[in-house]
Amino acid sequence: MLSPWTLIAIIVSLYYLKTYQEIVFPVVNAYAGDIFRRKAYREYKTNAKRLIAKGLAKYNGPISLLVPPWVVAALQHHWGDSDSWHQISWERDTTGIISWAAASVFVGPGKASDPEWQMLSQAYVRELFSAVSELHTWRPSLRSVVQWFLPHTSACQALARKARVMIDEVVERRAEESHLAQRQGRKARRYNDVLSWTSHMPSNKLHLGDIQLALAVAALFTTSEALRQTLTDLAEHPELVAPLRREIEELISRHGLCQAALQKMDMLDSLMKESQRQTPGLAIRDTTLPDETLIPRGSHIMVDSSDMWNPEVHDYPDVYDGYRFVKQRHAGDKASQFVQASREHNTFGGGRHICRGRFFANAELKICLAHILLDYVVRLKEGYCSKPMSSGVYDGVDSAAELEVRRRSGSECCPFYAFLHCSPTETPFGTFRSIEIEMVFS
Ligand code: HEM
Repeated sequence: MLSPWTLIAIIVSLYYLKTYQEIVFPVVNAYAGDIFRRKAYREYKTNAKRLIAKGLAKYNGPISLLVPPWVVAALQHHWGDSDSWHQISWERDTTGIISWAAASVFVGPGKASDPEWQMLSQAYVRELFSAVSELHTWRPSLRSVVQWFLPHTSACQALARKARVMIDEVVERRAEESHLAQRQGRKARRYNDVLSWTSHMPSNKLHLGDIQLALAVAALFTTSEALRQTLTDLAEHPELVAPLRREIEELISRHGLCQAALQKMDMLDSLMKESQRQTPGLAIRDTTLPDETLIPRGSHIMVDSSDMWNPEVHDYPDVYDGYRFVKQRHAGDKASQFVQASREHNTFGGGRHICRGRFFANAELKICLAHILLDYVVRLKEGYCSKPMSSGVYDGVDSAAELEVRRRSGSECCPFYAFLHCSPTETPFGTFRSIEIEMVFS
């Protein structure tokens, strides 16, 4: 027989468990009486795809990303308003745009443009890549010890500690806002960003600051490199600019700058994929092959991306052809869109670990490039000849390109410019039009 105190303790614990599990997204695998969620777990293991589809259908979507206003603000901040030619800082003024846009979705509006957060998250990504190379010079058995002393690994640890403090402050501020709203009988502001989603995930055991840094690592360098390569190619192929502007202007005049318009930007999509083909990325990881070829533990393998330059796969592979993938798509090729990965085009990896952020990167890049094409003109400094940066068997984006930009003015401007800037969203830099982008999960 249970004592009254034990009964009270059970009821309080169940109540606590219930409130603790309240989350933003609708839980579709919740069943009455399934206290320990064993049935939910079974469903999750066997039916994840259907659950996601049902959850998204129930969610009072779309999942909105405040990317466009932040891109406008970031471009103004990094590229300026001057209609005279001026050189931008190649790394800082391209990563900065991607970083602001991504941060508006990851950490939310409050911190996205905070110079301290921007400095910290970008520095962490740089330090992390250097820390990986640094650790590779040590035997695997010693790495867990030397990580405390090496310059780049220690820098990562210091930045991660700072990130945790900064993110804790944001979470506390949001909690205070919510309590104040409750006390005043108002509805609390609901944040729609990764920080909010992850802070409402009961199963999450990671520090929210660590999640933010991990996202920055996955999203910043990769997408900034894609932007840099596309900008270089645009500067080298000015004949592509007019048809691209026509496509973008026509689509935003018809749909506004929304998901439907982005999906129909076939030429921009083709250009981005063609630019991706210029510098095939190579993934490194330890593995055992399914055909039982034994690769000793600890050895590095590289995924070969040379099919991107293979004449049996592409006509004239050495020629930059912005229309290449539009033509392939019209000829019925099912893997010619930017987000589609194939054995021949594996920049996003493939299989079980295929890049989860490619739809986001696709939308983010298209929004950035649409704004750049409509608002700016770009060119390489006279006499500068861009070439990929080679490091061993790896080809990367030219890390020293000298790109000059100027703002378009007067009659050069897009007649639908107002579409991009007319519906208000407040940012610390002024009020900009906010656009909702639906995320596609597949
Ligand atoms: C053009 C930009 C990008 C490129 C080229 C890229 C490339 C890649 C590659 C090669 C992988 C490894 C795939 C594999 O192991 O087979 C990967 C994984 C991943 N990417 Fe991306 N990525 C990009 C943007 C992003 C963005 C913006 C995000 C986040 C919003 C993101 C999140 C991830 C995640 C979470 C994984 C791990 C997936 C897993 O292991 O299941 N990526 N990415």
